[in-house]
Amino acid sequence: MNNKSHEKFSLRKRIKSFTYAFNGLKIVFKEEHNLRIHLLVSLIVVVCGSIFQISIIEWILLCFAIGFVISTEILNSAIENLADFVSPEYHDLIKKVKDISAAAVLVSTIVSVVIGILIFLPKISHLIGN
Ligand SMILES: Nc1ncnc2c1ncn2[C@@H]1O[C@H](COP(=O)(O)OP(=O)(O)OP(=O)(O)O)[C@@H](O)[C@H]1O
Repeated sequence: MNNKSHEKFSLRKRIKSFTYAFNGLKIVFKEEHNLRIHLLVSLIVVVCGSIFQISIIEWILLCFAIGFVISTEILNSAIENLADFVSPEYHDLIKKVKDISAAAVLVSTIVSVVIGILIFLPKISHLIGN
């Protein structure tokens, strides 16, 4: 059993964990094309936020929305990789796992789109004079 409660705190180990996490980020950026789309959309949203001079609360909501989508996409990739390792051949249960994992990305994306609409729609309609 891996009992970590008696392990001594080590700054070196903590820093190493960060490098592993950054390595994971590098991998998903290289391999997951959906993530690139999320990052491009995030960049567009940030540019729009600057143009419309949104409030601090709106920036906080946008940051959460962006982080939410990217995090679920990263976790989805991890689950897909694990599923492919466990069962490279077709399996009904793997289909279920992958579809459920993809559903998390879908939910986070829908929530983020709603946040984006709530923030930008009033500003856009104000701009075009409605
Ligand atoms: N081994 C498998 N067994 C059963 N169904 C699978 C299997 N691999 C993929 N699928 C089905 O195909 C869908 C797409 O799987 P895939 O791993 O290609 O993900 P993806 O969303 O296309 O990811 P990416 O866009 O990152 O390639 C899954 O949601 C699942 O329904």
